[in-house]
Amino acid sequence: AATDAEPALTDGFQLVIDALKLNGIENLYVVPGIPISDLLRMAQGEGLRVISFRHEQNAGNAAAIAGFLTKKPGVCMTVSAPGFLNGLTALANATTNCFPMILISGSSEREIVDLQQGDYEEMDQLAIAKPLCKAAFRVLHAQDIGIAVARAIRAAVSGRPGGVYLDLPAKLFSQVMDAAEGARSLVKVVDAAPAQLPSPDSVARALEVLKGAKRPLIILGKGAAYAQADEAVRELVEKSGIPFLPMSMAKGLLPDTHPQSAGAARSMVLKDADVVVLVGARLNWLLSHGKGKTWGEPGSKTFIQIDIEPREMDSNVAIVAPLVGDIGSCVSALTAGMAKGWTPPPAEWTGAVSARKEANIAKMAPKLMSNASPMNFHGALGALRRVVQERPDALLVNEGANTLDLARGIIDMHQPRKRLDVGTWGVMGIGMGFAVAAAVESGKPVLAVEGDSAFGFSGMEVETICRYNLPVCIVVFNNNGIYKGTDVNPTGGSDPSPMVFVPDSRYDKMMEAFGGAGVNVTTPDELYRAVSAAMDSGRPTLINAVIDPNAGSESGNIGSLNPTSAVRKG
Ligand SMILES: Cc1ncc(Cc2csc(CCOP(=O)(O)OP(=O)(O)O)c2C)c(N)n1
Ligand SMILES: [Mg+2]
Repeated sequence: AATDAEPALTDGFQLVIDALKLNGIENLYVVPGIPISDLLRMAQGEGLRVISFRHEQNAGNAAAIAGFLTKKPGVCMTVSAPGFLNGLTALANATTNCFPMILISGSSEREIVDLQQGDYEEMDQLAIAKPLCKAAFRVLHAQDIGIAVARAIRAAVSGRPGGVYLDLPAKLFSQVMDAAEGARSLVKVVDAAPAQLPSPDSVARALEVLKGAKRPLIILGKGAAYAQADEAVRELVEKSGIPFLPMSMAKGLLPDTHPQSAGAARSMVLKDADVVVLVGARLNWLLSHGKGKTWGEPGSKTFIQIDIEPREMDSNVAIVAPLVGDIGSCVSALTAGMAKGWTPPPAEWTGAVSARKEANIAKMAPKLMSNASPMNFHGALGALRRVVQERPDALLVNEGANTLDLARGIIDMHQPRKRLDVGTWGVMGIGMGFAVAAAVESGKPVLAVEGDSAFGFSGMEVETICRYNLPVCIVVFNNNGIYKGTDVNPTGGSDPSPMVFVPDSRYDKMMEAFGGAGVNVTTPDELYRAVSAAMDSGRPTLINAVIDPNAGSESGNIGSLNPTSAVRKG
């Protein structure tokens, strides 16, 4: 505090907190420890919500999905070296998925690290983080904290969003400076993610191509969901009359029950479409790189691509009409260009898509009514499909193999940004971090549908969920193993197959250990009632859903990615 003789002082601790608050950061997803424990206490004392996890990977995943949901960078804070390393998977996954997050880690002193003299948790963290994220910065002087936080925020959300690393050596926090000077050093970021309009020529070119289409298709990627340009996307789809196919985390942008949804006719529309409009969707492995039998006859496709990253164009196949800019600006420009002289796609095409969709839905329907006990995936997912239909506000977190691949097609989504899953990498372990942040950021109920192996990666966070009393209902699809629970040890030895877990385990007891509700269910009807009651209660709940270990398949729907031995038989 100031006295007549001495000016008021501030320090690194305070400047980090002031810089984050000045830029609208409200929540920190952390694991405390040296050198950030006091920083976190002060942050909490200044009104930031500090959510403390049991492992930094889960804190990082929480920050990443907070970024996806809010378009503000989610902030994860960790200790140095091992804590920093634990956060890296989430930082890299955020960058791969274009989620804006900032990993802030304490670090050891430069002069000791650079001479490799063995500091506490010594590691050159900045050098290690750089290849794994979109941008990485280190701050050595308190007066640079304001500009560093501003740079990290802008790097995380501008252009294609991604992960940013901010390295804060321990000595920085206790550096003192004049308070007035400190206040002047802070930077409030202006227009962190500016609109980027497409060139009129690129819009005209795209419209020309689209007007010539006989069997057009719009593919909505999670970039289209992230953009929060929901009305503009809906207008493009409905004004154009073109069928649309949502990628997993774009489901719900328009309801999966929308008449133009082609979700249930995915194979047909990818094979038969002639002009494909990619909206915030990349032609990566999830879309078979835009080539091969998934896409019908070679050369039978013409691609129009909307993406904020110009280098995404031609990544896998030629893009004849690239539209570079933010999704909202590009989609609005396209729709505006259709105002006059646009003819909806031929009824022959839209009719064929609807017919195929209805046929596939009719074929699936009886499977979803299965009341088998122990349950199979379809019967269990049929019950959860009903819950989500009745509770469109709830957020759905989903990971596993069969549990993921089958849920993606069976559980319809009805609102944008409600389905949060393994994304581009297909990474296991996002479940509980995503569930915590979804509840914290939205205040809405969360349903986490987890394979039993997938749940195991972050399961200790059930204590975190209880500690903050979050409205999270976890359903563990317990089929006793990775993919299935029937694998055997080929030697017949006493060790179980590496793919098989303790049989008939009860994950619900884990939640009870921390004061949450635990339920064991063996039929779809019991599952429906238990989930409904859990979501009405708003109480942390874990439901152990017993699934037939014989149900399902290796690796869900992507078994073909597994390499096989040509020399070893059987
Ligand atoms: C970080 C990481 N480590 C391993 C793997 C490989 C994997 C993909 S899916 C999966 C779990 C499948 O078993 P689960 O019980 O969850 O699902 P189900 O089919 O319903 O039985 C693993 C281990 C991935 N993707 N990420
Ligand atoms: Mg399993």
